[in-house]
Amino acid sequence: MFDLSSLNEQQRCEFLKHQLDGLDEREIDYLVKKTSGLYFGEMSTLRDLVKSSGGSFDEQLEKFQSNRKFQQENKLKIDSVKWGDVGGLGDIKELITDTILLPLKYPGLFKSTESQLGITRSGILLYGPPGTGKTLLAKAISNECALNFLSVKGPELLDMYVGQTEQNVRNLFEKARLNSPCILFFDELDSLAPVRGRAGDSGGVMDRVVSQLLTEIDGMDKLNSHEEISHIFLIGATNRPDLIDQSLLRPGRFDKLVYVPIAKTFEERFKIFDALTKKLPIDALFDKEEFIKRKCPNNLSGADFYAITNKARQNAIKRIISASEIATDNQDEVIKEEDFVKCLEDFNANLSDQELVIYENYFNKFSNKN
Ligand SMILES: Nc1ncnc2c1ncn2[C@@H]1O[C@H](COP(=O)(O)OP(=O)(O)OP(=O)(O)O)[C@@H](O)[C@H]1O
Repeated sequence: MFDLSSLNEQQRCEFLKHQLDGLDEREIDYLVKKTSGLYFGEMSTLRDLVKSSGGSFDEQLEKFQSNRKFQQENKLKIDSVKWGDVGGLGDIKELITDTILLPLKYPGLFKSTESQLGITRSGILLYGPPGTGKTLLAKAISNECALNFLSVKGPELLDMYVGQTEQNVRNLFEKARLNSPCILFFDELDSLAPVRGRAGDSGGVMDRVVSQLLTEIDGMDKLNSHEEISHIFLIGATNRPDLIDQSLLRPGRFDKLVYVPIAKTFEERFKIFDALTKKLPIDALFDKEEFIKRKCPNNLSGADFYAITNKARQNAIKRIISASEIATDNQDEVIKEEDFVKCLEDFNANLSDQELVIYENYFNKFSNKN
């Protein structure tokens, strides 16, 4: 009866009349208008939700549509990063998984405020030099644990209108509650939550934002507007943890501080390079280990390896085109060692050796303090 395109007005009317009991004409009219653009499958999902979890069709529809909008607005969700795409960082992956999975498995034992057992639910603050995979880790954990992923970059929430930034923070947490279980990822947390009293903005906007954030984080366990318990997991990322208002690092907030360093050993560098290249068509003669050991400098970050890999692909394409090597069976369309080596000719790592030492000293001091 229905095809796979979205249902027209009459089809939606038929559906509502026949698939749901107890709706009068006025309600049907109203719902027909509100369901514009929905597919048969989506209408069926809504019907099943009403039947299984109660509530009215209208309530379930509102939730469904906010979920749909959320998925569209937060595109990070659709790039499905897996643990295998994150090279190295084994200890960190384990720690993050435990921090997120245990409260999901044993929700009663974890609360954002201290429970009787003294266990508090933790938020994670990933800190370290740029390009070391902090964002990548957060995306991967949301996929691995099948959680929604809501990401905000510090300045995105800021608004010039009085009170609007605080409202944006409130909306963000309500959105997270509605899409629970969910990871709420704050990139560049330092720019959203700087130490209070120092921001230098005349109206004290940043101070109010920090206060609003604290209120929302402490109230994370409250029910959402559909009276459901929510599971929100906080992950923040920053290059400057010292600039973040310290109250945000207290128990139940971003209290698990995790340093994400630049790879120090050959093995770690190899794992990153391998994760980035394993799905690419690479010449079987290319020896990745030799390339990392003999050709690559030791100060490369994951983002540097990503840039090298991308450049090598471009080099391969140029080489193939200029040599008119485009073979119909595309046997020769592979990235060769020379394509990688060529990238390094004029490649500058994101951080020089000196900058790396400065970063390391600074992070060591920060880690010792905490
Ligand atoms: N450990 C890694 N394994 C595989 N790829 C990595 C790794 N680290 C970084 N990358 C690559 O570098 C890109 C940038 O990394 P990402 O954005 O996660 O770094 P970041 O630490 O969040 O940086 P910033 O502090 O500048 O925001 C990733 O999209 C990925 O392609």
